[in-house]
Amino acid sequence: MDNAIGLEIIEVVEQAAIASARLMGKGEKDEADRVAVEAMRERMNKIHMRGRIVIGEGERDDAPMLYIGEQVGICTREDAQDVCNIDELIEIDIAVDPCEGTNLVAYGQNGSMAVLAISEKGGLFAAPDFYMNKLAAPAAAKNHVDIRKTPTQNLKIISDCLGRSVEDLVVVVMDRPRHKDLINEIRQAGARVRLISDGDVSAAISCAFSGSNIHALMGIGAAPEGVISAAAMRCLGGHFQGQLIYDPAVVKTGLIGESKESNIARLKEMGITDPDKIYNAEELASGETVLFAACGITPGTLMDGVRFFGGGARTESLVISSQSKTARFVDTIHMFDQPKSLQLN
Ligand SMILES: O=C(COP(=O)(O)O)[C@@H](O)[C@H](O)[C@H](O)[C@H](O)COP(=O)(O)O
Ligand SMILES: [Mn+2]
Ligand SMILES: [Mn+2]
Repeated sequence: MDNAIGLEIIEVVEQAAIASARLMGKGEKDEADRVAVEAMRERMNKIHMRGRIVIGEGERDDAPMLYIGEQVGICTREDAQDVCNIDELIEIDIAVDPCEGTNLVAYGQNGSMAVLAISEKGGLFAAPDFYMNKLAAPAAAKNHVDIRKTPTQNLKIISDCLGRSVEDLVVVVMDRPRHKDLINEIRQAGARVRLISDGDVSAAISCAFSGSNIHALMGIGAAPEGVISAAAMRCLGGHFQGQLIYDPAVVKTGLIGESKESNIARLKEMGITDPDKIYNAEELASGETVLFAACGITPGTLMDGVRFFGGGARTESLVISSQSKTARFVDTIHMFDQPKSLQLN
């Protein structure tokens, strides 16, 4: 994969975050999503790359989307051979969530971000727009915890691996009726629960960073977000497992079709013959090279949100590369016109 992409994708997520942040607190969920999608598409189409969207969230709730199969980048144009070099012409797959946490943006709440992951063709699991049961944990607990074990067992393992008591663990769970028993069990085990209304990508990745005060993510969120989280965790060495949820009776949201049987048939059509397979991070993001980028829209655990000032804005992004083995926090000042002054920090 062309090295320069790593730098360009910072701007892709920054532009999406800035566009969406302008709608922060306006109560306009779809618009906050739409502008992020448009900004992301516009900036991606200025990059010398031959990209294909393999995860373009939006199908689930008719939100605006970068659609699956959409070609992005200068090197997808007809004149690509004339304007792109050999490296740039190599096909790459892209998973995007231009506004992860649209409700959070619309209602001015913490934890939203613009996010994407890139790998070579075939390097990212093209997850259907189903749900996914997820388990994320710090690197120290990688392959010791297991989604097949009970939450109580996994909490004990994390506590042993981190050398802290279960009472000192914080588990993020999405605040949904489907998690009633899970939340009760975590509390019974002695750990503390941080309920979030949206935004489980940020929560999953936070597990890889000590100091985030998040030690696990448990429960059911969306599958596309699971792949994006896995891409970051694969690079960071953190633990991530996911299992597709295809039974509408489990989530009861009406968003994944009429019946379990029709969903199994849909998965089969997509080439997923074992619908109960448990995927780890390396399977969900299996490419030799994986890149991940996120930019905070509203303030979050990992990054601050977009802060506008007279004539500009300041953003915080995280770019992770499996190739260079780096997790880079990027603090950027954007000058829209001539700002009166630029704040040092
Ligand atoms: O909170 C989320 C919403 O994402 P977005 O639509 O891009 O703003 C995600 O982090 C969740 O993983 C997921 O989408 C959610 O759990 C599924 O929605 P729900 O049916 O409300 O649980
Ligand atoms: Mn999302
Ligand atoms: Mn989204």
